[in-house]
Formats: sequence, C-alpha cells, structure tokens
Amino acid sequence: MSAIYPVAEIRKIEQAALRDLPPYTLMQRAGQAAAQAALRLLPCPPHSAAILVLAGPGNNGGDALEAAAGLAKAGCEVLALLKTPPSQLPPDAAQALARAQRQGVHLMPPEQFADIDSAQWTLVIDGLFGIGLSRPLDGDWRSLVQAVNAMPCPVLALDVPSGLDADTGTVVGGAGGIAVTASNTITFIADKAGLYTGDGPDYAGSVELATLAIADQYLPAPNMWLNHPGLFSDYLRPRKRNSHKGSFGDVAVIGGAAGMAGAPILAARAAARCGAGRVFVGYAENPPAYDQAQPELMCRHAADLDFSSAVLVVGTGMGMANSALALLTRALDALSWLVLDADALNLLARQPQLQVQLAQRQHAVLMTPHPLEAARLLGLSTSEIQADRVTAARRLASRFNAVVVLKGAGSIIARADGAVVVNPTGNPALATAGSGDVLSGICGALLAQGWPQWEAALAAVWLHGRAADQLVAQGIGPIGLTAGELIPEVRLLLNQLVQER
Ligand SMILES: NC(=O)C1=CN([C@@H]2O[C@H](COP(=O)(O)OP(=O)(O)OC[C@H]3O[C@@H](n4cnc5c(N)ncnc54)[C@H](OP(=O)(O)O)[C@@H]3O)[C@@H](O)[C@H]2O)[C@H](O)CC1
Ligand SMILES: [K+]
Repeated sequence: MSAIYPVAEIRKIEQAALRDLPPYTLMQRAGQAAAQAALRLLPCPPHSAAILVLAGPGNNGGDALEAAAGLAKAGCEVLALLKTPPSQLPPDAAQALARAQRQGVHLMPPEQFADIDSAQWTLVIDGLFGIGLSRPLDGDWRSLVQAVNAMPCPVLALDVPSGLDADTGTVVGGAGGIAVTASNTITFIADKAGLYTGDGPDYAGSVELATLAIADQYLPAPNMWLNHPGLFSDYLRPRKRNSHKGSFGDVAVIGGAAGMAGAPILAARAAARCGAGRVFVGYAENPPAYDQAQPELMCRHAADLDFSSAVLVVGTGMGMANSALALLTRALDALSWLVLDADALNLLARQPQLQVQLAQRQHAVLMTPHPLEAARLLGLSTSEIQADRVTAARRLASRFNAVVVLKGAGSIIARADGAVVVNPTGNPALATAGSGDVLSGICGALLAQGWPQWEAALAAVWLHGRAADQLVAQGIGPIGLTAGELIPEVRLLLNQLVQER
C-alpha cells in the first residue's frame, strides 16, 4: 500500500477502527510490531541487549511500553524512562505499563533521568511523542532528546521521531526546536508525508510501515501517495518492433543564454537518453554548431525552431532578458506540451499576465520549481515554502492548472485536483548544478513518448532519485556526483523497469 494520510485523517481512521475493536487492541499491535522491528535492529542476541525505552505521557508512550514488554519477553534487559505518574497515563498506556512490569521491565528512578547517557545502550526506543505533539519540546524533554541524539547506538522512533511534525517534515518550533534523530522509524496505520519530505528523512532514518491490520473499510480514498513504480507502470511499455524515430516524439529544449550554454545540453542529453525520438536545443542566442559528446542533438537558434511539433522544455539557463521573455511567451502560445523550469519560472513570477495565460492554457503544463522558484511564484519566502511543502505544491498546481514538481529532499508532485505524491528516492548527491536540468529533460522525453503529464512527472522524479541512490551505493557520490553522470543510470533503470513489467 502506498497511501499517505494527513494526521487528521489518521486520527479518524484510528477512532473508527477503535469503535469496532476491543480496547487496547491497536496499541498491542503497534507495540508488538515495534518489538519485532527492534529485535531486527539488534546487533547481538536479545539476552545480551540493554534497551532504553523512552515513554512519553500519551499513547505513543503506551506503544513504547507495550514494545518494552515484548522485548523483555524476548530476553532483553529493558529499562523504561517514564516521567508521567502512572495514574495520569491514558487507559491503554496504563495497561501497557502493567504488562511491561509483569514482563520484568524496570522503571528508571527519576534521579537517573539526567544521566541516561552514562550507560551504554544497545538500542534506544523513542516513544516520547507521536502524532499528539502539540508544541515544541522544551525543558526536561529537550534535554532528554539532546542526550539521545548524542548516543552512538541505533534509535528506533515509534510512529514519528519525537519533535517532528508528521505532516510537514519540519521540526516543531522551527530553528529553535528539537527532534529525535532516529536511525529507524516504524510508523503506524499509514505513511505520513513528514517522514519523507523536508527535514523528515534526516530525522526518521529508514522508515517501516506497520498497518496494524486495519481493515480497508476504515481507510478513506486517499489523495496522497508515496511514489513507487506501481503508480506509473501502465506506461512502462516495451517498444513495438515496427517503430521509427517519429514514434517517440520530438523534444525541444529552449534556453541557454550566454554563459549558460551547458544547461540545455544536459536537459537535451537526458531527453535523448530517455528515449525521445529527436532532440533539438533551441538557444536564446549564439547556438553552438553541435554537441561534441552527443552529436545526435540538433542545436539551433530558438527563433528557427518549430514550437508546435515538439514537447517544449523551457527555461534551463535561459536568462531573464527580453529575448528569453519572448521565447517563453511563444512557448505558452504554442499548442504543445510544456515543461517549465528555472528561468521560465522566474520570468513567470514577474509577469502576472503570463501567469493568467498559463492557467488558461488548453494543454496543461508540467512545472519543476525548486523551493526558491516556488517562493517567487507564490510571493512567499523560501522558508514559508519549506514549512509546508505539500501545501505549497498543491497551491502552485491549482493556481496554474499544472502538474507541479516541488524539488528538494522528498520532492512533492502535485496535481490541480489536489492529488499529491511524495517521492522517497534521491539523496544529497542531487544537490548539484545541472541536476534539475536533467530532471526536466527526463520529463520531456517521457511526454514525447506519449506519457500523460502526471505519470511522466512521477516516473521522472522517481528515476532521477533512484539513479542517484544507485550511484551513491557504488561510491559515485554523494560527494562529487555530477549531473551528467545521472543520465546513463536513469536510462539503465528505465529499460530495466520496462523489462521487469
Ligand atoms: N489510540 C490508540 O489506540 C493508538 C495510538 N497509537 C499511538 O498513539 C500516538 C498518539 O497518541 P496521543 O496520546 O494522541 O499523542 P502522543 O502520545 O503523541 O502525545 C500526547 C501527549 O503529549 C502531550 N504533549 C504534546 N506535546 C507536548 C510537548 N511539547 N511537551 C510536553 N507534552 C506534550 C500531550 O499533552 P497536551 O497538554 O498537549 O494534551 C499529551 O499528553 C500515535 O502517534 C501512536 O504512536 C498507535 O497508533 C496505536 C493505536
Ligand atoms: K516517537
């Protein structure tokens, strides 16, 4: 399952399921799943493991105590830190505490709370706060999290790393806030966007989902998903033997102001190697005779290109001059599929009348802003975009009637009807010049081969990130991966996906 629900929906699902289940059932399931995940993380047999379980005042703490019981039963030595008086725990959590104590879990005496880092733990379980976190962590909670974050052992967060906003992937309290830096997170019922976007991946580590066997009848139709090839596999079609280059469409990359001639070349090479039949590069000025490394590309003055017969990838290194504005206006007038990137987006942000033209276009557009470009388009600051990436991507998609890829850690793909996909592939190797040009070229190639915009965007983002992941696994990055190196890896992955289907 790849559905993602906002916390408000998870609450409704939980409440509906709890009405039909005996009390304490879901917590038992969550705790058992957490105990199993913890056992898998142990580098030693259970009877040699010393596990610290941090239990907060709510049901996240209850999950932790239930997991503690399971781990003690499996033979681990388990110490639980519980600041809340047992009488103040919610009923399910109180039951979990009683069970944990029956299984031999010890409660840490309060005078030791400040010294949790004096012992060597095999594993720490973070059950301080889950989706009930309502304000920044301060006081003793903050000190506790600081101590945990300094520990060298693995940390398993339950549901959400404490301190992280599960919807937005921001630390509650912003720059002054704090959250647990987990190596692993086991999240319950359904995935949450905040584990995969913004700062979320840095805090959540590797994420596992435990659905708690909640029946489908309790799950509303989602409008958010985690990206995976199943979402675009309908278009991973093998080529017919009876094909010719015209079968796979044309891409024209429009950009390349003086000093930026390489940007459209990167996009064009990506388009060619992801299967476009023919690829043109239309320069705002001074086109090179050809691309020596990829002579298949046809480099021309943009004024000489036919804008009506190709998928247009507009903006890479295009600059902000009047000539660039004229090219963007021409592209918006053309009856072609459009991918708008970089300076096309910056120009658009300055030109309200072009924004209206874009929103009313018959053929909708795929836009690939990074957070600063998104901020310019929405008249906000970059930090306001990053504070809620899902909402920002949705706003752009609906304002411009476009498919929008908001780039950055955990790219968000949004559609004008509010559907959102959060992308889990990719790593900091992609934070390099030209990486966005390659992405826009992949988008163009898939559109030229007849993919619908939504699936083209999902596939392009997934492939781009996955290629970087595979290269990093081979030691090619994250330091020093260059954007051009992504292109052959993306080609390999695309062919593999088609063959596997
Ligand atoms: N209910 C179930 O059967 C299941 C729940 N699951 C797990 O439960 C959590 C959500 O539990 P909930 O009790 O709603 O919330 P939390 O445990 O995350 O925390 C709520 C308590 O924390 C207090 N709080 C909130 N923020 C702070 C803060 N910054 N500092 C101190 N205290 C804070 C809050 O107090 P209030 O004053 O705000 O009311 C509550 O006391 C979910 O994440 C799951 O882990 C499982 O899914 C199983 C089924
Ligand atoms: K937690």
